[in-house]
Amino acid sequence: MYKKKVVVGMSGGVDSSVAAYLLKEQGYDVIGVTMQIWQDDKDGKNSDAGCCGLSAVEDARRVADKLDIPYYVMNFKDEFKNKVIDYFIDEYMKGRTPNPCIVCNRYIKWENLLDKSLNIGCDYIATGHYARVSLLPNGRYALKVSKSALKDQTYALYKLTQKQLSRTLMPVGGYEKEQIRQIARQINLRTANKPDSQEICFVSDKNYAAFIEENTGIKPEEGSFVDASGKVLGKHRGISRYTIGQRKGLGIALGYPVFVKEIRADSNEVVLGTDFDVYSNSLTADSVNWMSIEGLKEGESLRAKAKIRYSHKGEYCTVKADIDGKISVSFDSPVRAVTPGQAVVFYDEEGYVIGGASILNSGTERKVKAV
Ligand SMILES: Nc1ncnc2c1ncn2[C@@H]1O[C@H](COP(=O)(O)OP(=O)(O)OP(=O)(O)O)[C@@H](O)[C@H]1O
Repeated sequence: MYKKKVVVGMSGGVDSSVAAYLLKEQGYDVIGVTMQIWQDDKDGKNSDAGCCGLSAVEDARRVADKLDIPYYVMNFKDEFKNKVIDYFIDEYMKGRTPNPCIVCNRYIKWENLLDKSLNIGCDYIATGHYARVSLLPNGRYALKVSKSALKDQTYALYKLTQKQLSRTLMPVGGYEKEQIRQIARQINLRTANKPDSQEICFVSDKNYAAFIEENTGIKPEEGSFVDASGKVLGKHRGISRYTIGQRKGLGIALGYPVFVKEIRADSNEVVLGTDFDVYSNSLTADSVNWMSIEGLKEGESLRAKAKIRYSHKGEYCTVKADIDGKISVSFDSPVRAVTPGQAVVFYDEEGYVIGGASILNSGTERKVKAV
């Protein structure tokens, strides 16, 4: 009998290890692949960095051996550099805060790995992401939030296309994280107790300004901290060191707490304000990817719950289609730190991803802050 073939992206962590195991149990012909996407090995100092360093490959290989599945390491470093690193640096230089995982998911994990997998005769690719793939009655594929209340990764996957989703399996999305660890322990996988991967896999110390300097040779340029009226409050150390809503590490004392309200790349200014000032009622976004619906016509609107960052609990809103493929979002209650460059992702009442977009700006008018 023909067994459907699936390539499982193995990062050397517990989730993808168990994903491979579950699919094998379900009767798939499973092939494990680790993508080498970034290794800062110019001087060898970081050869174990990120999700695809030497120990990650070793862990994935040993798990594949144990599960008795073929295993390969594939080199996607050029693709990753061109699509993810360049975008990451470019966004920071524009005063925006990028989300490289979203871009990596869409273009590296799916576009490159899926295409390669289909070319070698596979039917699907699978990952250890906490999300569920569903085919809806309207004929569209959509992601649904994971079963685990503790971990849901749909936010970082909103950019996947219909074709990509139709070829995707995410077997751990139907489990709690602890259940996945238990399965790993039961079958004695060496990855059972490995901690979750860090936020951005290619920058180990969260020092994005240093990363940009190392990779471009461009030093962060000092500029002015200003208030909303343009009054200079002090000196900042380069816009790539800041993000909206940030309080820590500003290096300025005004006698009251101040937060980053806006980053102006053109004038190299960082606008500071009070906590109240970083709340907004609305935002505009572009580069929309619709998932559970085909789309909105200009002027049409819909109700949704929106997440404006990975860790946001979500806020109800009305989404309206504007001209030029942009959308505007009005929140029922003000949200904190709308951040250009991050994604806004919309969910329906059942937890299906309606779609998402890249945030351009927060709105200016503000209602009274929610308490
Ligand atoms: N370098 C890689 N090669 C192949 N697949 C990868 C790689 N990095 C991530 N993935 C896939 O993407 C999924 C989500 O990656 P993420 O970095 O969020 O890891 P995670 O949630 O800690 O999962 P894991 O426990 O499997 O590392 C992984 O489960 C894996 O299937």
